[in-house]
Amino acid sequence: MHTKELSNKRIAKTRTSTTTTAFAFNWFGLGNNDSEGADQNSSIGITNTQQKDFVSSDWLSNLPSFATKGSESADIVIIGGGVSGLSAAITAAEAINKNQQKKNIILLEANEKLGGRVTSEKTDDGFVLDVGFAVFIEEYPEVKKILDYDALELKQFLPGAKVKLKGRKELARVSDPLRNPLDIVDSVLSPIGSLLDKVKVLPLVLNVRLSSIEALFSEEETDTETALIERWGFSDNFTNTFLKPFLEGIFLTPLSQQSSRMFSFVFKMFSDGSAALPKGGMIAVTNQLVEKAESLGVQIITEMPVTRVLTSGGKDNDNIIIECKGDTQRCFETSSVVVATDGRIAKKIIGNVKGFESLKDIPDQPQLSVGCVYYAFEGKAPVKEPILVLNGMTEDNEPVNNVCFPSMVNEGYAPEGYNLCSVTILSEAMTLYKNRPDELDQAVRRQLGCWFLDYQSDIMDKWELKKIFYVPKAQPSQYNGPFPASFNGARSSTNFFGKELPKGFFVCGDHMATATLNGAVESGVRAGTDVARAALSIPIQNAVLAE
Ligand SMILES: Cc1cc2nc3c(=O)[nH]c(=O)nc-3n(C[C@H](O)[C@H](O)[C@H](O)COP(=O)(O)OP(=O)(O)OC[C@H]3O[C@@H](n4cnc5c(N)ncnc54)[C@H](O)[C@@H]3O)c2cc1C
Repeated sequence: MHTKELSNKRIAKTRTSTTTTAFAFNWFGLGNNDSEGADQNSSIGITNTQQKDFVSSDWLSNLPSFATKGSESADIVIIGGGVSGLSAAITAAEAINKNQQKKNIILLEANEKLGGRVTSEKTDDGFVLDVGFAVFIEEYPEVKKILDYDALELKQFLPGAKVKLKGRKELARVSDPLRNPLDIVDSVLSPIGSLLDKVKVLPLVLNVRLSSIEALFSEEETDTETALIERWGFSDNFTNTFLKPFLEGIFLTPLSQQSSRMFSFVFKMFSDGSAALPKGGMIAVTNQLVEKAESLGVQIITEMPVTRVLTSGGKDNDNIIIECKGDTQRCFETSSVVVATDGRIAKKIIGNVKGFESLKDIPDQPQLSVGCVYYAFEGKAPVKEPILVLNGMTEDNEPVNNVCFPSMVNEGYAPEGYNLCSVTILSEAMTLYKNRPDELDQAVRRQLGCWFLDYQSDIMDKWELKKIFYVPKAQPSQYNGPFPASFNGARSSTNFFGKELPKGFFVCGDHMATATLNGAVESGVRAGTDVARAALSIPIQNAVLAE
C-alpha cells in the first residue's frame, strides 16, 4: 500500500487533526510552525522533536480513575507505536492467529504519526528528510526476520568512509579490503592510521566476523576508548581521525562513554553486511510494520496518549485500566498490556502502578541527543559515490560530525536532477548553536565549503537550507547506566529494573535490549510472544507457541 494511502486510512480511523506534527515543537517555543519564535533573521528555526510527556504526574496518579463507565475492552493493549510496539503487535497477532484464536489487539500511540524514532518527513517539493540521520543495517538479525527487504527497495552505501583530514585538500578514503580486495592498495596508501594500525584492524575484523553476537556480548565490558587503545592497540591518530567521528556519529557520546560490547556488535553488523537506505526514507520501515500489523487485525489508534495505567486492585478480576487523555478522553480495560514507550516514560507509567512507586526513585537512564541539518540543491553532489564523509578534525570544534548525500545512496530521497545533503551535528555543537540557527547554517556551510572546495560557492549560495532537526532523546546511553546493552533474546519482558511486573504487564523497547532498530524489534518480538502466551492462557515460561 502506498504511504499516502496508509496515512489517509489512519486519519479516517481516528479524529482529524489540524496540525501536521502534533507534538513536535520548535526549540524556541512551543509552536508547531518551524519559524515560530525563531531568530528574527532566520527563515528556518530548529525543529525540536521532543514530545510532551503525557503520563500523569505524581499527585494526579493517586486520584480515582475516571473510568467509571464506558471503558472499551480489549484482549491486549500495546502502548506506543514505535518499532518495538509495532513488532510486539505483529508478533502477538501472528501467534494468536496461528492458534486459530481471535483476540482484540489495540495499539495506542500518543503522536499523530507512528514509528516513534523511525520517521521521515516528505517536503512539498519531493525531498525525503529522515528525522535525524539514520541508516538501515541489513545484517541486523531480528530485523531481517520481520521485514520484507525487497519491498523497502534498499540501496547500499559504499563500505568504508571518506574523511576530511587537517592539511589535506582531498578527502582521504577508509576502505574495507576484506570485502573488496581491490581496495587493498587504497588502504595501504591511505593517510589514515599508520601501517601498524592497518595491520591491527585485521584481528579486530576477524574477531567480530568469526564471533557470534552472543559471544561479543559476553566480552568483558569497558568503554570503547579503552578497548580501542588497550585491547586493539590503535594509535591516537587512527582513533581520532576515523574511529572517533565514526562511532560518535553512531553512539552520540564520547568514546569514553560508549560500550565496548556495543562497538563490537555494531562493528560486526557493518563488517558482515551493508548499511543501506530504503527508497521512501526510514519511514518506509515503519509503514511496512504498520501495514503488516493492520493486515493481521491490530487496531491502531493514533493521537491517543496514555496518561495512566491502573490495576483494578480490590476487584476480584485482574483487569488493567488504561486512561488516555488527548483532545478526547478514552479508557480501555484489558488483562494484558505491553508498555512499548521509551524507557523513561515506561518507568513513569509503571511507577504509577500500585506497588511499583519505588521505580520513581531510580534515576532516569541518560538520553543522548543529536541534530541534523538538511540542504537541497540542483545538480551533482560533491562526492561521486554513495559514501559517508567524516570529520577527521574533531579537535577543531567545528559543528559537523558527518555528511551524507542520501539521494546518492537511494534516488528516492530527492526529485530527479536534485540532491539532498544530510549533516549530522552532535549534541555539544547543537547546544552551542541552540538559539542561533542562522549561525549554525553559516558555520556548516563554511565547514563544508572547506571539505568540498570545488563546490564552495554553490554550498554558500545555492544550497537551500531545508530543515534543522534536534532530537533530544535519540537513544538511551547504554554504558555504565542502569540498563546496559543486552542481547541474546533481550531482557525478560516481565521484569523491569529487576522488579517482577504485575500479572498481565509486559515491557519492551530499545532500552530493554540494544539502542538500535534491532534491539527495538528484538525486544518487541519477545514481549509480543509473551503477551500472546498470556492472552492464550499458555504458561509463559514453558509453552512453545505453535510454529
Ligand atoms: C536520529 C536517530 C538516528 C538513529 N539511527 C539509528 C541507526 O542508524 N541504526 C539503528 O539501528 N538505530 C538508530 N536509531 C535508534 C532507533 O531508531 C531506536 O532504537 C528505535 O527506533 C527505538 O524504538 P522503540 O520502539 O523502542 O522506541 P520509540 O521509537 O521511542 O517508540 C516509542 C513510542 O511510544 C510512544 N509513546 C510515548 N509515550 C506514550 C504514551 N504516553 N502513550 C502512547 N504512546 C506513547 C511514542 O510516541 C513513540 O511512538 C536512531 C535513533 C534516532 C532518534
